[in-house]
Amino acid sequence: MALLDVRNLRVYYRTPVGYVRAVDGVSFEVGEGEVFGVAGESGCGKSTLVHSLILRKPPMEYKGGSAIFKGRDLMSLPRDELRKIQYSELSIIPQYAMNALNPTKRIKDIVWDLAREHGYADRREVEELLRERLSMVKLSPRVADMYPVELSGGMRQRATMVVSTLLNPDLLIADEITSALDVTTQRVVIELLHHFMQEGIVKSIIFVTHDLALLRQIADRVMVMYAGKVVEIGPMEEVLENPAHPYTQLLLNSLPRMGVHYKRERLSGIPGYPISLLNPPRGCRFYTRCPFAMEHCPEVEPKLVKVGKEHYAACHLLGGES
Ligand SMILES: Nc1ncnc2c1ncn2[C@@H]1O[C@H](COP(=O)(O)OP(=O)(O)OP(=O)(O)O)[C@@H](O)[C@H]1O
Repeated sequence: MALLDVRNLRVYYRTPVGYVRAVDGVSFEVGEGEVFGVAGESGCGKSTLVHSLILRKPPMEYKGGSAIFKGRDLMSLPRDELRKIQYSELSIIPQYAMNALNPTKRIKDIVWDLAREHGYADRREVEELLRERLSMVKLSPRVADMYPVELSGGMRQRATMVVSTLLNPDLLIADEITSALDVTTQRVVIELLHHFMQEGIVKSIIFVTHDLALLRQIADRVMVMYAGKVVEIGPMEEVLENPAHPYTQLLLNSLPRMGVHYKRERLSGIPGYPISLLNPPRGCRFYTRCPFAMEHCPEVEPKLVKVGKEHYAACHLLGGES
């Protein structure tokens, strides 16, 4: 059984001019021991998707579907139940991890507040665990006594990773945690996440990024989103080697390659802009930018069809059974 089973999830934002359909009928599963990648351009709904699993607050509104995590639907759990499982079963390293820690508290106080809220009673034991984990991420145990502002950006990032994983959550969500980092630090972060899995600190990871090249280094499977919908999902290597959806193909073509001189050979980006999620078309949401768009694309929604082993894509060009 999957650790997380999301079915037809719809999460919108209420605005004065209507609903922004940020996540609009998204389905996927995350298995135990799996690193599941969520990829797509800025604004496609990645952050909304993962944040809706943890905490929904206005203007974000749950509109339908389910997210079954360890047998419970996260969409119908009361807020205090959600709080209880946060950090201990389901945890997120937020997008701006460097600034996520309360600046007025020492790391050990932040951690103690959190542990106490989850029923831990022995402060010494918790602090010992904290120091152990700090060493694991190559930070001095003295960091426990410091305030977040005393740490460099990279150190704060690792401290946040320690805080998010201290209570051994089954599922860890990493939301664009590498985008503000240089390449070397990105690699360190990826290695740490691997290490957390190897050590059994976390069972599974959802890794959200716009960077497919980076995702290749960590993910087992990938889900590509466009304008609030899933356009392609499958094993990481298979999707990279045989991208089936025109959007995935263009996304891959827009990645810079080693050995190419871009003064001479132009980098092929994706033409046009994503559609407004306030009033999306009935059919395919990519049709305005798709080089292969056909007459019925704006009207008829393409279903996900099987294009390979555990590999699915949603495009009318692919035909087949849904
Ligand atoms: N508070 C909000 N109110 C209204 N619309 C919002 C709000 N937050 C996000 N959106 C819209 O929801 C859509 C999805 O945004 P989201 O942040 O989930 O995308 P993303 O893929 O994570 O992008 P990024 O990588 O830039 O964070 C976008 O159109 C965005 O403008």
